[in-house]
Amino acid sequence: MGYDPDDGSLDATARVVDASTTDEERRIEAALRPRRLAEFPGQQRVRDQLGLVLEAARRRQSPPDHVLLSGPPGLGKTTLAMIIAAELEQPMRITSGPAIQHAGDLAAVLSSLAEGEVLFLDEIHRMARPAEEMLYLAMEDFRVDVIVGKGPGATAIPLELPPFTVVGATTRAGLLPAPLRDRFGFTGHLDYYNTKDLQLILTRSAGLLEIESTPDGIHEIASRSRGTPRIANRLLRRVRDWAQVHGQHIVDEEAALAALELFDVDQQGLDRLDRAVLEALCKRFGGGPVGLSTLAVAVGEEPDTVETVAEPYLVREGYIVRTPRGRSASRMAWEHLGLTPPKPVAGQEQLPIGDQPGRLDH
Ligand SMILES: Nc1ncnc2c1ncn2[C@@H]1O[C@H](COP(=O)(O)OP(=O)(O)OP(=O)(O)O)[C@@H](O)[C@H]1O
Repeated sequence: MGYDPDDGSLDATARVVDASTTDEERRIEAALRPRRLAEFPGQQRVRDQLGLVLEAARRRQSPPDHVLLSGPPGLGKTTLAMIIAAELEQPMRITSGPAIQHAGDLAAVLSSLAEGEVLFLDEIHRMARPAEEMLYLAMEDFRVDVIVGKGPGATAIPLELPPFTVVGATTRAGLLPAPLRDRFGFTGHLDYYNTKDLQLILTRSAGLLEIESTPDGIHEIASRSRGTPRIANRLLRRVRDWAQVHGQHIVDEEAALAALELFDVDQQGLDRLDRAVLEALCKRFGGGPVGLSTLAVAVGEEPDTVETVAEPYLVREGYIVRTPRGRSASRMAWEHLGLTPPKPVAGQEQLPIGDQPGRLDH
């Protein structure tokens, strides 16, 4: 799918501001990952807490508590898991919730772990229930019960495991059952980055990719990256493309402005789909509230795409307010489109302000 030249529509998978990723991009990302905690910009609190947990484990010469990392895609959960293994000087085994559909899949991984090894379980909230139960026991007692045989004659043979550390990552911490969540001695919640930290990340990435840049150019990209390093690094590569094609070989403000305009990413990091949603909401539905499926039809997208791709950022930044009666445009949404918000009618609800806590400082 991707970009459709006939109707000009842009499929979600082709958005430069989408925080999900492809195999090809994962290869590029691997080269940009910081390897040590000291090289990891941003997330100061999680970094300090994790630093302490790891240092204490090092001094005790025993594996640390299991670690759960939660937060939206592209903020550095995988990177931090790799850093944990590197700081502990231990190998890391990588698997993911969707890959573990049977308890036997997990038993095979657990029984082959070496002492002290780090087991990274990405998307841990998507693991099958029987495997989850096996994981509780393994995390707590370093033991798995291997079931031999079937039916009434089946027997559980306990298998002792060497101590190891689970690092779980999830974008949906709320979906984890409490017994599993409780097995993690340390939980770090990653939040969106501010522009200053994204500038540090971009400057480092530009150095690694041998891209010449100016502070203005880097600032422009950082401020449109939705608080997400993955998006920042991707926008940097698109601006680099623009600069190369235009023979100027430097990522400066001019290149950033031109490239981001070409890719339809505006000053607030909103792209065409985001703006289409806001325009439909304000111009066609008078600011709402309007139901998700009606809104999706108006912008020619699936409800799921509007809900998972455009809406989270628009809600987080305060452009859209979700109410039990549907989605409403905030004052910010009207102003972003250069429109005058309607005057509140006496006896009716006030227009949502849109200055919600958690807004990024860019
Ligand atoms: N603090 C940071 N400093 C430098 N680069 C970062 C930072 N956080 C993330 N990145 C970069 O962003 C990209 C995405 O990071 P990562 O894969 O760790 O995110 P994630 O949270 O695991 O995403 P997902 O939930 O999609 O798996 C990587 O290239 C990584 O190097």
